[in-house]
Amino acid sequence: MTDRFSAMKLTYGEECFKAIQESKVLVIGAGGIGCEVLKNLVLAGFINIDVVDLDIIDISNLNRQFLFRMNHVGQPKALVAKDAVLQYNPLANINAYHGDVKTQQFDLEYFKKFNLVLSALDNISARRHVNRLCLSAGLPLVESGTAGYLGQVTIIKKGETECYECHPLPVPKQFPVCTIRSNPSAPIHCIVWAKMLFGKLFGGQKNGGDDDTNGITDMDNNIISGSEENGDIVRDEQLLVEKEKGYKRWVFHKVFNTDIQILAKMADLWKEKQPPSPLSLDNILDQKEIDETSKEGDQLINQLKDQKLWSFKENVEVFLDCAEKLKDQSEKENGLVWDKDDEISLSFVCSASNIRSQIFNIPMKSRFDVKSMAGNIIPAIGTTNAIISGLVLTEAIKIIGGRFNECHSTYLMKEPSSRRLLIPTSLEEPNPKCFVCNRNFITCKLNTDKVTVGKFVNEILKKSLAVNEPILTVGNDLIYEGGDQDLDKEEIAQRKKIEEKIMGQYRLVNGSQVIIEDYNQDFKVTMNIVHTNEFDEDIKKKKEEENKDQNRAKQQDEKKKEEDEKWFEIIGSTTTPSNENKKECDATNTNENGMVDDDDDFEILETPVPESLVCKTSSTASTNTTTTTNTTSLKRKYDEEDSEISDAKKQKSDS
Ligand SMILES: Nc1ncnc2c1ncn2[C@@H]1O[C@H](COP(=O)(O)OP(=O)(O)OP(=O)(O)O)[C@@H](O)[C@H]1O
Ligand SMILES: [Zn+2]
Repeated sequence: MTDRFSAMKLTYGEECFKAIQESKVLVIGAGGIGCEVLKNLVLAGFINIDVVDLDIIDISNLNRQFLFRMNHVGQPKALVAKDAVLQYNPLANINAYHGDVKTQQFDLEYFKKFNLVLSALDNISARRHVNRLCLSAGLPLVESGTAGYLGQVTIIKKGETECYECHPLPVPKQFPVCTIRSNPSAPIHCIVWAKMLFGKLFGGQKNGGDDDTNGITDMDNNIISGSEENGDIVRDEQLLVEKEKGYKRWVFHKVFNTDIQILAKMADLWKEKQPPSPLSLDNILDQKEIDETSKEGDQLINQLKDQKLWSFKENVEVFLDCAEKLKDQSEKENGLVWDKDDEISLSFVCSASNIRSQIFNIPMKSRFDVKSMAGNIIPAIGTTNAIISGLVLTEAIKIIGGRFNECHSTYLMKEPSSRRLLIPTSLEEPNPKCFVCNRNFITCKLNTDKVTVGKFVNEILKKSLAVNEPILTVGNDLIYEGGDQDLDKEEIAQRKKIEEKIMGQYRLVNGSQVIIEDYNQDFKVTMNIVHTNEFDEDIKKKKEEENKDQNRAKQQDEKKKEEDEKWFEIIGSTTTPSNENKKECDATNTNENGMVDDDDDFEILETPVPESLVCKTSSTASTNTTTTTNTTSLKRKYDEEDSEISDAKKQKSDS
């Protein structure tokens, strides 16, 4: 007798089908790939499925995340996806969770319930977390991702294959900080600057809650040049006048007048081009056209079609309106995260970048252009997701059917190579030097007389090593506890005090061996601390050189710049060796909050991903940026006859 799964049984055999029905599968991410994967699993006969996704459905998801409809916009992806796939097989037992896989709810015990994990994520940080949990639980993990026409599926299994962190992860495409802050020459530089401004003004606690990065505090300062010591302070009294008139005028004056005055004073920058001219808001508002277009911001935003280039005055008007609205929203929500799909946030970045472009004689851009450049959108292609998800299912069935030795990584190319679009490669062995899957020792070189415990924890352990809730032990003493879960107020206050201490004054001295653990990730690594002054020397030298020929006004930027210098090095980490990517002193990328962040998946590419290259990618990259770095030869072991393919490069990239 035939049933709906008879084809499956015929193809894979009764035994394999039984294993499929008995297996428990965890799908992480219900976006572009996740929707396809869920549908494939249910149609193939998988019954026991958990799905986790932290997001709600956005209108922009509907073109490819086909389980979702217009009436689902605003609802949690995981829950809607569950209901949708139940229609394919109402007998399936699906648990859907609207949550972040990095939280304690999805701990090692939770992972251990499954036979297989399928990751359909879109960011490195969550992927690293899932990688660690799967290694700890001994669970096979199918990693997948797409970027435009490119895609990849690979399998990770403890002790048998390389893990997600065995090799260096993408280093984001960066722009020199000085170009962004002082000397933009292309629209993209102004867009990156505008995103940074968004983060500074409205990021609040979501910017890390660090007062140092709070642009509003900075803005209280009306000194535009000089120093107290030298007694040559120049003040911009107008800034205080504007402050009296309200927030939006104050912000406008600070970023488009005071700051521009500072830049204009840097003679060296303007030897070969026209210096920027500070803007006067009153002059702009007095212009006739403003009266003609004096509509409320909301109306204006709605009426102007995305593709229309706003006039300069329209940009100013939109900027003022959005600044006010975003400030209110930020206060209510304790900080905002920049979201290209949020009308007001996008309009703010678009208008701010256009105003800056005008100041520096750079062409302005439409909101449509800004949206794609701010996210360097590689359109997500439903077909790519479908192909990759099909491969995810194929690999899943091999694993569940006990044919792990037949698994391989597969790359989807844009152009056929020897009439093939799909390039299978055999799985790589684990990297013996990997600090994650081989628990190799690592060494951290930094100035222990200068760096605080807080900076060490936040920048090195959390950002660079992706340890979410670090617990530090030296000898037998627990010296720092990262997570907030079990701590009371007093303990949290105590921790804050510890974070303010200099490392060297708190057991983290030259020669200390510190054990770093994250119970949630079941992660453990031993780190040797090595004190060095070498990075300070580098920084000092650079400063001396710069000071020789640059105006003193530029010194105001020094503190910020110092943060971008290389100040530590990790030896032995396979993924994030140091903040070395900032070696050229002045490179930056911004996160979705607009803040500088080097462990982030949201980067801006000046040029698109070379299409001839195969990607080790993230999940769908429709709206986010994709970056490419770190190309390593893709050794084609599976099929040796094609020399073209063996030259192909694989890239780890994320969107
Ligand atoms: N830490 C996490 N925990 C749970 N789900 C996550 C986590 N990080 C990302 N995701 C989910 O992974 C999915 C990735 O899918 P996809 O790349 O299609 O993203 P998207 O946000 O739907 O689309 P786009 O970014 O193109 O607008 C998203 O639905 C996202 O919510
Ligand atoms: Zn590894």
